[in-house]
Amino acid sequence: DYYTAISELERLLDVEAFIVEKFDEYLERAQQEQKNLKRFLDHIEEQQNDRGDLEDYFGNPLNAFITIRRLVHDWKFNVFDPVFNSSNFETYKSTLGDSLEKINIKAPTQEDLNGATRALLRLQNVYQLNTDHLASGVLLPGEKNPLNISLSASDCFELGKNLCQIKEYSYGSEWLLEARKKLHGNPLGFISPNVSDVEILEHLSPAFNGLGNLKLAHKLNNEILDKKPDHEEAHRNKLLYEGQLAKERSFTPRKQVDLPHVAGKKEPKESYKLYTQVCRGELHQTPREQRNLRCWLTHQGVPYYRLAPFKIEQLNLDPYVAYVHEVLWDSEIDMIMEHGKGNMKRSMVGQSGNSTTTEIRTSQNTWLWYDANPWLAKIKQRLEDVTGLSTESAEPLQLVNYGIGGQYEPHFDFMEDDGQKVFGWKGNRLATALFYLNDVALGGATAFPFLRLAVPPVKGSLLIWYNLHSSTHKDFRTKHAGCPVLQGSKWICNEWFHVGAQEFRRPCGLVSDEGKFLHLENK
Ligand SMILES: O=C(O)CCC(=O)C(=O)O
Ligand SMILES: [Fe+2]
Repeated sequence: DYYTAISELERLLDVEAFIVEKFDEYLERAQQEQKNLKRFLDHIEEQQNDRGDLEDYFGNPLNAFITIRRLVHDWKFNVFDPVFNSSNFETYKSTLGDSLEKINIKAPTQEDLNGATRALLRLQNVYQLNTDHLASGVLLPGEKNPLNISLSASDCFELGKNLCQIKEYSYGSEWLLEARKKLHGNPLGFISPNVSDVEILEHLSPAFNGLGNLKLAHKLNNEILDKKPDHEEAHRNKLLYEGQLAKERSFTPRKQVDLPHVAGKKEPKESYKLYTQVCRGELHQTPREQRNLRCWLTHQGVPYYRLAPFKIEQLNLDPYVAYVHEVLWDSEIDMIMEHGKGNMKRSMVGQSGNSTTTEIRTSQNTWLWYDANPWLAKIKQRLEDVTGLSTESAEPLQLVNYGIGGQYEPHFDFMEDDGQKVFGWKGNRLATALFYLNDVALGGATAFPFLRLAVPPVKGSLLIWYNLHSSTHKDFRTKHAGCPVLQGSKWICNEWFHVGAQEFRRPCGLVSDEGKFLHLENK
């Protein structure tokens, strides 16, 4: 997929640049060919004009020869061959075809376009973005549009149409209205395929019907008929709308219509609502709650770190969540990305065997095994030093890149079955260590909805938390998520420490925490 990782889109741009280059070459070649042709024709024309009296002209035997030769050779060489069996031009075309074929890239599909539509919808929903701001390329009000992107009428139309197809009539109609605005402001859309007012109305009218605004749907449907009196579907809809309107007039009071995004859709979980609020920054810890949080430098008893101590910033005490700043060198980040970039695959959710791709997690990832990548040894040692945990039972490093509006909805990192099935003696995921490999321009925080905590990515920093209580029972307060990326790309690296092999590093507590915070399990 192209919409689930920014790295994929980058590849697409590289390919596009290559295609532009190839066709530029082709065009240059074609233009050269045309120039030659034109030069020849002009030359002939000139000669014909200069010929004067024909008898005089052919009286000179040289002219006769020149004319005949011209007709035998020059026309063939300069015009007929290049145009009709233009061998070099054809060869050129076929080498162009070959080199395009060699790129062997899958073109983005309608599914990619739908994925990108859903991503924009998610961003609008989570960050409450205005359609008209977005349509003019502004992500957040007050923020200048740095890239000067602006969507065309066809872009807005495509979004609106796709949204209506998935019954998101509310945002869908807004995008279709934007398309109309743009169309009327600039009727001659260039380059992108044009869209007509009637096409927009064909989707806008049913969208308003879907929203329960029958009168407006009827009015817009009539506009279609004004423009295209023989529009069959509009005639059918006209009958339908008029029938419904007549029925409504006879039944008063009118029935309350449910908005489609409320009707027919599951009420989101409480943690999802909290997640969006935390991502927006509406929900956060109070200063009173934060007053016991500390920052400090520590060497964790490792002599080397007396010189270059770890920089700890506590973010939550119970359950424990903390940043460790400046733990990765830029060169290490580059190495990780270099090794992983070529192998990214769409991220899955669920346990191996029945895992699938879903909109819950829109990213791509790959795994970096320590055995296969000895250069990772230093990072592995650092992870042990900073956490005090053993990596004997740890998973390989997981490199993740989020795509357009990429997110990971609230989830637990631990397995339902205590990890026995997949991880055997290693047991469940005790702690998560998450490296941020870049800064994200807007959005992309790691959110803990029950802790009212949003942790923004900081390049080179590590985020650590315990998923299990000290008795190794699940701590349901650790539900967490990756907020949608609003602007920029987001690269992270996950390390999961397991329960096994920590007997002497983090001995279990003696009291069972089994029932603690059980009420959060399914929230
Ligand atoms: O992207 C994030 O910030 C969170 C990622 C995460 O929770 C995971 O990969 O399990
Ligand atoms: Fe997670």
